Amino acid sequence: MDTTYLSHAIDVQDAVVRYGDVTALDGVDLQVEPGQVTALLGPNGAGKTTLVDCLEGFRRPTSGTVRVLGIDPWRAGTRWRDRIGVVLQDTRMDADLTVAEFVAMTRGWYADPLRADEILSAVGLTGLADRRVHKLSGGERRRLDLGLALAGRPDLLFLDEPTTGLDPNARRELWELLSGLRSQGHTILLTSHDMHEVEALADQVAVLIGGRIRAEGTVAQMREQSGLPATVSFVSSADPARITPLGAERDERTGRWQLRTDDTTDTLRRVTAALGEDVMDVQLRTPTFEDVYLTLLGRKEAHS
Ligand SMILES: Nc1ncnc2c1ncn2[C@@H]1O[C@H](COP(=O)(O)OP(=O)(O)OP(=O)(O)O)[C@@H](O)[C@H]1O
Repeated sequence: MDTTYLSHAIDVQDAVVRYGDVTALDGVDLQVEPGQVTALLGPNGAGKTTLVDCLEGFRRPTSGTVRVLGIDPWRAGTRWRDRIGVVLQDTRMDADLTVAEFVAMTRGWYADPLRADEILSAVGLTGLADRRVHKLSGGERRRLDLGLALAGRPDLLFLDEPTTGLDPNARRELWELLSGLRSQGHTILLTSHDMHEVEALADQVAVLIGGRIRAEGTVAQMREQSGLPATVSFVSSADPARITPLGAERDERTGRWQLRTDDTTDTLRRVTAALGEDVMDVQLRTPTFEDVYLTLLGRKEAHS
């Protein structure tokens, strides 16, 4: 793998993009380390596509600096482009070609591509080399997209919502494939609206809201920073007068008692000490990353 970029694989400083009156990026700072999977999140219209377009060299920022693999993408030449792999959400392919023909055509664009069999086996399509592209399933198509993006041995991969529209099985298969690429040292920047995907794949998360990065860190750090409590719930036939002083509330729909807490061990101890054996079906729910993300969006919108 080429390591001519020494520190950041992606380094964006104070990037601004204006479309007439619309400020799509409003001073973005973002650093991505080599060998990591970074997820770029944000609600619709937050500026993700605009930022990724700048990183891929398709758009020039109004001001600020963008460096990808140490180079300004807007001025970069074909040698730089060969080091970048891009998987768009909806690639247009001439559907009359077979998988093998597509792979051969794509290999032709690069000076030192992977062998065709390496590409097919990397994405689990070896058995489908002779199938016409229009006969592939959605999951197989996405795997082909990924294989084509790998053809030029890229140092950096951009994935736009890689598993949108896939069934749960195909989605998991693609996650496994992407985890494998990460362990081989590929640097990946992905956009996603799927928080399970982000949890499964991302080393780092950057949240873009209103054209600015408003939160960054690992999933664990962001969960910690959110301060969202866990919920302990249980069933009990004890007199409510013994339960409500614990701070528990009854969910009228399920009949379960619920307690929000930062310290689940202490809460469970207090509940069992107060109610003895009259505590059944205890369940513990920790906040999901989706809860964390939605809370973050709510807070930022409330303050913007
Ligand atoms: N070519 C353009 N001309 C004018 N405004 C634009 C243009 N492209 C994007 N915008 C605006 O810039 C803002 C950011 O758009 P962008 O497509 O980058 O967001 P996004 O985060 O990718 O959204 P989504 O998740 O919906 O794809 C939006 O307000 C959008 O309407």
